[in-house]
Amino acid sequence: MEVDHLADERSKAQFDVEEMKIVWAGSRHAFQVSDRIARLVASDPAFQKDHRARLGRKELFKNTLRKAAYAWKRINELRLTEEEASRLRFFVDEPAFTDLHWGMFVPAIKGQGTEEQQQKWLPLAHKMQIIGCYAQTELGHGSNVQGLETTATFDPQTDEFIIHSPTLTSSKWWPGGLGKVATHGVIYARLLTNGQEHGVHGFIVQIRSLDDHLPLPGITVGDIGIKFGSGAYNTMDNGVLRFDQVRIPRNQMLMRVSQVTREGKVVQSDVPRQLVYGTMVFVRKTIVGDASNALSRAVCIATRYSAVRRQFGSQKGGLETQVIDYKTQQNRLFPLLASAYAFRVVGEWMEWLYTDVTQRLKANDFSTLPEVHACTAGLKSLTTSATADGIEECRKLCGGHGYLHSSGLPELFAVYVPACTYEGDNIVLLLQVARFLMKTVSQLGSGKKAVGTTAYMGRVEQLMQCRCDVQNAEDWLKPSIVMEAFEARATRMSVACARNLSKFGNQEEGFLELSADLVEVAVAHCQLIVVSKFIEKLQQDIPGKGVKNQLENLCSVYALNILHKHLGDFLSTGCITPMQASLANDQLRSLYSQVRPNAVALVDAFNYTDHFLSSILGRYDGNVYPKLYEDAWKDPLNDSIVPDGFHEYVQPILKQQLRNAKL
Ligand SMILES: CCCCCCCCCCCCCCCCCC(=O)SCCNC(=O)CCNC(=O)[C@H](O)C(C)(C)COP(=O)(O)OP(=O)(O)OC[C@H]1O[C@@H](n2cnc3c(N)ncnc32)[C@H](O)[C@@H]1OP(=O)(O)O
Ligand SMILES: Cc1cc2nc3c(=O)[nH]c(=O)nc-3n(C[C@H](O)[C@H](O)[C@H](O)COP(=O)(O)OP(=O)(O)OC[C@H]3O[C@@H](n4cnc5c(N)ncnc54)[C@H](O)[C@@H]3O)c2cc1C
Repeated sequence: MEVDHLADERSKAQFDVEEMKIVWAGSRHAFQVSDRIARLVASDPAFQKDHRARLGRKELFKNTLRKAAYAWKRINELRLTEEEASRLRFFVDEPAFTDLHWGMFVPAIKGQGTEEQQQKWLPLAHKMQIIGCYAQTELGHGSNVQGLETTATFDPQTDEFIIHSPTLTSSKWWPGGLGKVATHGVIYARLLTNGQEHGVHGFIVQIRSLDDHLPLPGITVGDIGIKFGSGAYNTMDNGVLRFDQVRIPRNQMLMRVSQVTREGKVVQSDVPRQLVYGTMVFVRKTIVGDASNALSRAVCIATRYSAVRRQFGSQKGGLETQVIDYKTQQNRLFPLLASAYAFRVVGEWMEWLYTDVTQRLKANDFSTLPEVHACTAGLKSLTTSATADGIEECRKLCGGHGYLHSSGLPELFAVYVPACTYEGDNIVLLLQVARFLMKTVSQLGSGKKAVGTTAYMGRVEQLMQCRCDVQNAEDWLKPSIVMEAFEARATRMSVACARNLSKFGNQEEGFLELSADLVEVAVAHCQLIVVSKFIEKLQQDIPGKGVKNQLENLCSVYALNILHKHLGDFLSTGCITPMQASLANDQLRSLYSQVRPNAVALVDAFNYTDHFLSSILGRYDGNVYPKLYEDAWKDPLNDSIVPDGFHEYVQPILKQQLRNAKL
């Protein structure tokens, strides 16, 4: 019979775990779909993944192709809905060309193609009769999209565009799926017609033959090589691509934003030019939701293991202390647990925000686009940085065993960490947020209303002067007090930066000089968004015994931990006093004690299967030591007692030493 080594921990929970699972999933329906698909994947040996790190690149990649093909077969056989298919790909848990096909190629056509173009290309893509990638970044430019060098020159004689890579640095470099699989790509290039330049646009370009998969004439394409970490993201074929005067029909330029006529005239439609960047907004909001997946996974492993692991403190031969009971362990682990929940909530809100902006765009209302861009860019940056750091912290929280591949943490880190770079370098994105904030501050006096997530700045006068009302530690549990402190901090930092900026004759020069401060302003604003969305969520009716109470605790842990980590901001702007800061710390400690008995149940609520977690330390049953011991013997090095190479390389040294000793 299987023993649950964490049963005692689970029995301590003060809330209804099944109801929390529904909160985590977003709805009862979402929970049921996720649960069913997770089990389906976990029970199918074709989706086994624990041998990945032992495969060479070629074998690893072929294995990914096999899994992706098998997943596609199951999706069709079982007639899975779009939602179910996307959950299946998620639980298969292996980066693949399909991520870019479904996650960027299809959305780029949907967002930037005309109705006619969508009707032509989307059915082919949906049936995977073509496989697409998103080829924007080049060897020389990634962040600076306007600096891309690939050209698309209109030839009025043949009614075609000529796609060309004029320099080495114009080679497309990084696009996932491009290296070995994609047949098509949305390629970003500078549009040139009648000798004039019209900025960067997207073009659908066929890369490989649909018959023999060979590159089409004029195209050089391949994989860019091994990336960070063994296994990990190397299942993805990030690619390099060069064009030598490749011709495509005029109607393959994505023409929702601008059209090129038969005569080569560029006509702007009434949608803003920024929509060319629309796919990035879509993916950034998806990445925010995904941060909570990755962080919760690491936290689940670290929490369960911290409850299993014991060190020191044995009294009279009794059990040693569970490491989760050390306050230092709690102080590092519980804010990450709280962040996982916070990012879940903000990810959910982001889905709403994206649906809202999509509907508005359809109705030609572009008013919220700048704010949505700032939110997606800022929260992508905040959540991915915190998650990447959080996964590494979880590895350390698991001590030495966390460094073993079988802990699940090294691979998770290696796969996750590029999220801080792809879809926009996190610093570059925070600077976009800062620009938006500086613009908002500069317009405050002009009567233009601050809206959405910047609405608080409308109360600038009050927020510049308010004094924090905290008199005892429990006051820090009041949402209004926390909100005011965060709003005052973000406002005061924004206003101070705007004042400093105004001292520069040249705004751009000032922006460059003050960019480190501006990044901090953007972080303060984004942290406020997360805190405020968590607090808003708690104003809803949340059913289930004790569920709301747990979420309230986590929300307070999230906010007070940020306050502690960024105390310099809060104190230097005079938002709180040193005494109030110390009371916040007292409250945080007391919250840790309240989270402690619920910790294992709070990670059980993520409902992860052992297959998905892929971690001996995070096993549901906590049976860590026998499984670690068993796993060690499976390593290929242990296939033979004396390793290959010993007789060749080590024995001669030993023999030499022996001879020397005898001499
Ligand atoms: C993919 C799979 C998903 C599946 C789901 C699973 C989830 C997990 C994901 C796992 C797999 C992920 C695979 C990896 C995918 C990575 C793909 C990539 O990296 S692809 C490559 C990603 N590459 C990058 O991310 C590159 C990053 N760089 C950039 O985005 C831009 O070059 C820039 C924004 C930094 C500057 O732009 P620039 O034009 O030079 O500069 P200005 O500052 O002058 O801005 C002008 C005006 O435009 C405005 N505006 C700007 N952006 C937007 C927007 N998006 N919208 C609206 N507006 C926007 C801006 O506010 C301003 O407005 P205003 O003030 O005039 O009113
Ligand atoms: C795993 C992975 C997958 C990817 N997939 C794709 C894909 O499918 N399609 C695609 O088109 N691209 C893809 N990319 C490319 C990715 O989008 C870019 O790498 C990313 O946008 C960063 O751009 P960069 O490489 O030019 O960084 P750089 O801009 O060169 O960054 C280097 C450093 O310069 C700093 N910096 C740059 N500009 C500024 C500034 N204005 N102010 C201050 N600091 C600055 C950055 O903060 C960073 O520290 C992928 C990248 C990775 C790692």
